[in-house]
Amino acid sequence: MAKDKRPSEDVESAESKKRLKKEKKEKKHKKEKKEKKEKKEKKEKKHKAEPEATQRSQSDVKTDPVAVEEFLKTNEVEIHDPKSADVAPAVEFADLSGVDTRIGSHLAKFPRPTPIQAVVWPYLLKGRDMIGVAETGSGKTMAFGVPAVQHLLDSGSKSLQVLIVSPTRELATQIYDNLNELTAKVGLECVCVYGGVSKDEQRSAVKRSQCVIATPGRLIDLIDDGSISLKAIDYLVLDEADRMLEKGFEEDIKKIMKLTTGNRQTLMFTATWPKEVRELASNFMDEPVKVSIGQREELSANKRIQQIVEVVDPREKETKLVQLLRKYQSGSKKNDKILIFALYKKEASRVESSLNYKGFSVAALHGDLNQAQRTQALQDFKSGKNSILLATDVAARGLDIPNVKVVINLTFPLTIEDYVHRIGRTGRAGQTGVSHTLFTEHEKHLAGALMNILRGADQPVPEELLKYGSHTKKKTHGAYGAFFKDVDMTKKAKKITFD
Ligand SMILES: Nc1ncnc2c1ncn2[C@@H]1O[C@H](COP(=O)(O)OP(=O)(O)OP(=O)(O)O)[C@@H](O)[C@H]1O
Repeated sequence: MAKDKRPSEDVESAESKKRLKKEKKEKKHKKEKKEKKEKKEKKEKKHKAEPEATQRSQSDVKTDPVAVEEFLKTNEVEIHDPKSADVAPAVEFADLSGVDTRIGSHLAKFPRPTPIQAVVWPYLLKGRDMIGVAETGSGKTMAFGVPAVQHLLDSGSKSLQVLIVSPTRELATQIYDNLNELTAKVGLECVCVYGGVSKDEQRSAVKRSQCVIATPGRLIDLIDDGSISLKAIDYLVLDEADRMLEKGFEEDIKKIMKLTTGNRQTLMFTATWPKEVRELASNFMDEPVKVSIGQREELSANKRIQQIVEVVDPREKETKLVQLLRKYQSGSKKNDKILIFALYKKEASRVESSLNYKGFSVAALHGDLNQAQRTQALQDFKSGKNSILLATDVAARGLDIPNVKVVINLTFPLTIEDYVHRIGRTGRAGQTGVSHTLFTEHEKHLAGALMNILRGADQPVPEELLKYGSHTKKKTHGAYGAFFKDVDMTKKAKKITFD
C-alpha cells in the first residue's frame, strides 16, 4: 500500500517514472526526426527523378559555371550548405524548373529574380530548410512565397499546410496580399489571421484555406478555441525571423512549432541575423542551408540608402524635425513621402498632434490606436492622402510602402537591428532613398554599432559621433519583443480578484 511505502521507495519510483518519461520523450523525438529525414530525402529524390517540364530544366543552366560564379561574386552571395548539394541559382526566370507556369507568368511582371530569390528557390523547391538573410526590400516575400505555393500544388492536398508567421498585423496583411495573388491563380486559398478584428470571418476562411499567414497571438487564440489545427502544417516560415525568436515571441513560437508535424520544412527570413537568436533557431531546423546576400559585415544596411546622422541636443529634436520636414518637402518635393519613427506610442501621438497643428499632413501608426485607425493611417500614407507617417517600430519591419523618399529617426531605436529595418522602408526594390537620424547622448551606447553600419555602407561618420567612442554595447533588449508585441485591444481585460 502506498501508505506503507518508505520514503526512499517513493523517491525511487518517482525517479524511475521520471526516467521512463524522459526515455519515452527522447524515443518520440528520435522517431519524429527520423521520419522527417526520410520524408525530406524522399522529396529530394522525387525532385531529382522528375524535373518538371513547366519551365526550362535547371540542368540547361547549370552548365555555365563561369556565369554562376560571376553571379555569386557580383551579388556577394554566401551559401553554407551542410549537405554540400550542388544547386545552381536561377539567375533568370527561365532557369527556374519545377514551378507551375501560372506562377511563372505572374512573376513575369519582374525582369528577373532578385539575388535572394535566384539562390533560395532551387533549394526550397527541393524541400530544404533555409535561413535567408538579405537586405531590406530585396524581395524576400516572394523568395519564400513562390515555393510555398508550389509546395501546395505538389502535395495536392486541400488541408492547411503552409504557415507564415509575422510579427505585426500590417506585415501579415501585406504578405497575405502578395501570396493571395499567387494562390488565386492556381485555385488555392490563403487566410490572414491577426488580432484587433473579429474572429468569425477568419474562422470560416480558415476552413477553406491551404495557407495561413498569422501573427502569433491571434493564431494561438484560434488554436486554443479549436478553430484552427496545425497538424498538417509542413511548410513553415518565420518572416522577420530574428524578431520572432526574441523574448516576447519565443514562447508563442515554441508552442506553434510543437503543434506542427515533425516532417516540416522550416524557413527563416530576415535582413538581420544576430548571434543571439541562432541557437534557438537551430532547434527548429534540420540541416538548414544558410544563404546571405551582400552581408559583408555581420550586420549591414542597404547600400542604396544615403544615411545622414546628426548628433543633436535631445531638447532640440522637435525643432530640428520641423526644419527637416520643410527641407525634404520643399518646392517640387512637397508631396514626397516621409516616414518618421518615434520610439514610444505617447511620443508618436504627441508629435503627430503638434505637426498637424503646424500645418503638416500627418497620419500616425502605433499600438495605442485600434486596428481600424491603424489600417486607415497606413492606407492614407500609401495613397498619398497624408504625405507624412509618424510611426513607432510597429512599422519598422517588412512594410513595403511605395515611394517613401525619406526616413527620419526622431528617436533612435532600442537596437541597431531595428535601425537597419527602419531605414529599409526607403530604397526598396533597387530604388535609392535617404535616411536622416537625430542621434543624442541618450543613445551613445549604440554609437559604435551605428558607426559600423555607416562604414559598412560607405557612408560618412560624423565627427560628433566619434566622440562617443567605438564601444559597442551588446544587444541588451531581450524584452524588446514584449515591448513591441501587438496587444489585442478588442480583448476584455481579465478581472483579478484578491481574497
Ligand atoms: N524579382 C523582382 N524584381 C523586382 N522587384 C521585385 C521582385 N520580387 C519582388 N519585388 C518587389 O520588391 C519589393 C520589396 O519586396 P519585399 O517586400 O518582399 O522585400 P523584403 O526583402 O521582404 O524586405 P524587408 O526586409 O523590408 O521585409 C516589393 O515591392 C516587391 O513587389
